[in-house]
This record gives sequence, C-alpha cells and structure tokens, in this order.
Amino acid sequence: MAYHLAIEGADGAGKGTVSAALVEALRAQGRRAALVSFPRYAETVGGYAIGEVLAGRMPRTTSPEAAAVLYALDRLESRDHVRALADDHDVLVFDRHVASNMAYQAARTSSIEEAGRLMRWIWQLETEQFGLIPPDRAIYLDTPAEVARGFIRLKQQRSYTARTFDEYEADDALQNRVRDNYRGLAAADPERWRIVATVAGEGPRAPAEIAQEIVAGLPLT
Ligand SMILES: Nc1ncnc2c1ncn2[C@@H]1O[C@H](COP(=O)(O)OP(=O)(O)OP(=O)(O)O)[C@@H](O)[C@H]1O
Ligand SMILES: Cc1cn([C@H]2C[C@H](O)[C@@H](COP(=O)(O)O)O2)c(=O)[nH]c1=O
Repeated sequence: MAYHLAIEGADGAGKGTVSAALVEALRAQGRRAALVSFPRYAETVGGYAIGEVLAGRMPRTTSPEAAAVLYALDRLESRDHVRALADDHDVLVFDRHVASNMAYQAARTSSIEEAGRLMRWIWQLETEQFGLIPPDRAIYLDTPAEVARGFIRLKQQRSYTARTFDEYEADDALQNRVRDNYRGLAAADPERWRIVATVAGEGPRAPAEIAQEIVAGLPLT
C-alpha cells in the first residue's frame, strides 16, 4: 500500500507548489510518487458543485455541513482513482485531504463546541462511513497571512472563477480561524502531523528546500 502524505494549509500557503516539488524530490530518490489535488473540480460532481460555491454562484448560502458533504463526496467519487494510483505507486502526495474539510468548515461555525463537533463528524463521515483512507502523515504549511495573500495574487486563473480571490480566500477572518484550526489539529495528533515553515528570515524558502525537509522526516525505508 502506498504511503499517503497530505499537504495542508490556508489558501495561498504554497501547497500546490510544495506538492509538485515533493513529487519531484521523491522521484529523484527512485520512488514512484503521484500527486492528487482536492477538490477535483473538473472530475467529480462534488468538485464541480464546490467550484460553484467558491465562485459565489450558489443561489443560497451553503452551510458548513452541506459544504463538508460536497468536499467529502468529491473524495468518495475519487476513491477508485486513488486506489488505482495507490496500487502503482510508493507514495501518494495529496494537495489537501480530510483535514482541509475539518479546518475550513469548523472555521465557519459560531462556537468552539460546534467547531469540535463538526470536526469529529467530518472525520467519521470520511474515514468510517465513506471508508476513505486517512493520510499517514499530514504537513501543515505555516505561511504568514500577508505572504499567503501575495501568493494567491500570483495564481493562474482557476477553472471555476475569473476572480483573484474566491469566496473563502476573500475572507481574512476565516483564513485566520483556519490557521488556528490547523494548529489545533496538529497539536492533537503529533504522531500524524508535522508543521513546516515556508518563510525564513526575509522571504519565502525555495520549494525544493521545503520538500527536502518534508521528505527527510518521512518514515520511508
Ligand atoms: N515557496 C515559494 N516560493 C516562491 N513562490 C511561491 C512559493 N510557494 C508558492 N509560490 C507562488 O505562489 C503561487 C500560489 O501558490 P500555490 O498555488 O502553491 O498555493 P496553494 O496553497 O496551493 O493555494 P490554494 O490553496 O489557494 O490553491 C504559486 O503559483 C507561486 O507563484
Ligand atoms: C479539499 C477541501 C478544500 N476546502 C477549501 C479550501 C479552499 O479554500 C477551497 C478550495 O481549495 P483550493 O486548494 O484553493 O483549490 O476549498 C475545504 O473546505 N474542504 C476540503 O475538503
């Protein structure tokens, strides 16, 4: 069974960039590595619906529970795709996984109690009811808010919107609560989680250097 490695973080943290560098670094070691990015906007019904939510085209507000089900559905619909890759590879790198659902949707609730309840519910929905494999290792990319905001501006146009900032990216307070939630998840499960800084001194670290740090910490033989 392939090792499942998830790269997590707020919007614009550099997850896509670091995930690509990770696949390259693992392949340079002679390992068979593949990348899966969630949401899969163009491949699943859940992913397409999420694009509509993020573009602000839904006719009504999407509750945290409804959004959580759509993101989970996207991963459920991707199960065969992930299984096929896992059969043929040593390491699967996920650009976002179940923790994104927990950190973001909990950030949209109105109390700490509700947030905790929703996180537990999402974990059970995805891993127990849907039977999805949770990542063996989750990396929280710790990128300061102002740097992440600059990174979002550098992104190419997305398939689901022409806007520079989608609905979640435009909400700075949400992004800060998401950061807090990720730190909480990492603190609660130190076996699974590692926190990796993407900025050192004056500016961003090179993606290849960040990838090397992550690979060096993996329990791969
Ligand atoms: N370490 C880095 N050094 C220099 N530039 C970076 C770095 N990380 C990201 N960038 C720049 O920021 C842009 C956005 O980064 P990326 O797409 O990896 O973020 P992301 O976390 O995947 O975003 P989102 O979650 O919003 O999709 C990249 O296209 C790249 O130009
Ligand atoms: C997979 C996943 C994502 N989200 C949130 C996080 C982002 O704001 C958007 C889209 O992700 P992208 O990396 O910018 O393409 O959706 C979420 O809330 N739950 C999830 O499971």
